[in-house]
Formats: sequence, C-alpha cells, structure tokens
Amino acid sequence: MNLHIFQNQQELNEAGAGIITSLVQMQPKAVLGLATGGTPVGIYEELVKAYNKGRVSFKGVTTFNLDEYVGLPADHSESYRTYMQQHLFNHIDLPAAQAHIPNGNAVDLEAECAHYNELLEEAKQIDLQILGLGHNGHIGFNEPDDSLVSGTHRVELKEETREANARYFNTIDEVPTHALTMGVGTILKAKTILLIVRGADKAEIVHRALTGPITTEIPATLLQTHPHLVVLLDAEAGRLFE
Ligand SMILES: O=P(O)(O)OC[C@H]1O[C@](O)(CO)[C@@H](O)[C@@H]1O
Repeated sequence: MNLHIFQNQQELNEAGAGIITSLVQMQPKAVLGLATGGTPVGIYEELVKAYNKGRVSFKGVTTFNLDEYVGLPADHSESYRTYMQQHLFNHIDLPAAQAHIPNGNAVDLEAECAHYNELLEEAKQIDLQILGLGHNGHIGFNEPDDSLVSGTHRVELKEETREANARYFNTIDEVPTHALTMGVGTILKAKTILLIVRGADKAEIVHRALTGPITTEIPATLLQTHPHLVVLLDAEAGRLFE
C-alpha cells in the first residue's frame, strides 16, 4: 500500500488529478473506474483544468462509473449520471459512447447489470479505479453484509448510507432505497486502485479498513488484498496513521 497524507485539500486534489493525468498521458486508451459523492469533486475540477490547459485528452479513454441509484430518472439533479455530466463529462473531450454508468432506471435491472458486466468484460480490465469510502466501510455501493457480490448487482442501501446522502436531497424520503453497483470482484480486478478519503468523520473507518481484520462487514478491508493500492488522505482522515 502506498499511503499519502495531505495537509490541505488542494494538494490532495492536485495529487489525485496528477495520477490520473499521468496515466492517460502514458496510456491514451486507459480504462478508468470513476466514483461520485463529495470526495472526488475537487479532483475532477483539477482534471478539467489540466484538460483546459491542453495537458491531457480523454478522446481515447473509456470510463465505468461504480454505481447509480435505482429509480431516479437519468436527468434527475441527484442521479450519478447528472453528477458526472456536471463535474466532468460536460467539460472534457471524452466521447459519450465511451462513458458508462449503470442505468438505474432500466425496466429490467437484472438485464442491465448483466449488460454492464459484459461491457466490463469487453474492456478486460480497469487500469485505475477511483474509490471513495462510505462511513460504514462501503466501496461503490457494496454495503456491509455477511457475503459480498463479485459483479454488478442491485443492492438495498443501508439506512446510514441513505442518511449520509440525504444532504443532497430535500428530505430523506427522496433518497432512493436501492442502487446498482459494480461488485467487489470487479473493483479488486482493477490494475491500480486509488482510494481517496477526507474528513475527521472517516478517520476511524479508513484506519479500520486499511489495518483491521479483513471482513465483509467492512467491504473496504478487502482493499488490503490488492497489490497496487494508492491511498490519498487529508490530515483529518489520516489522523490515526500518524
Ligand atoms: O464521498 P462521499 O459523499 O462521502 O461518499 C462516499 C462514497 O459513497 C458513495 O456515495 C457510494 O458509492 C460514493 O460515491 C462515495 O465514494
């Protein structure tokens, strides 16, 4: 594991974006696994800046998002499709056909998951998977459970996850109860994983995830088994590592 702790958010954002930019410069046809949530926003901002300065092009890149809510129309303000458009896709030259996000509004969700898995198979391997961390140790929307699923699947969100994400909706009742998520098998198959964690409220969970016993009750503990894990923490989240 390659762990870095940053004293300010800007340095973390630049480091994260730098890793992604370097990869795409070296490998213009890279396959990127993308995350949503509050955590990667600053990194996407830096990527857009790098693109605007002509340092990187995403023309040949393929992307796969980790997850999407079930039942929100794609153009809903809080869908992860909308998030990606607003924070990244609308501002770079990534061709729309190369940007994949599970369709949480599909009539047949099982078929949608199978289709997403096929696309992932065709892409062979994600070169760099960006990950945030849920307060309960979830990665993607792989929630704590007594077993975990390998491929893309439908999950019921834990109450604590819905509460954490309620800040983006008018009321908690509007937060979807289910989501589609890439499975832990797909995540762990990525060549490199870039885990980003910010904030004092995640200090304990990230410490347990990276140093505690491996358990499906904290899905992020499985990251300990990955041979190329890069971790970027802000000082608050990294408090217990110092
Ligand atoms: O970055 P946040 O908003 O704290 O969310 C943590 C994680 O949970 C999710 O919302 C669920 O996948 C991710 O998008 C994110 O990485």
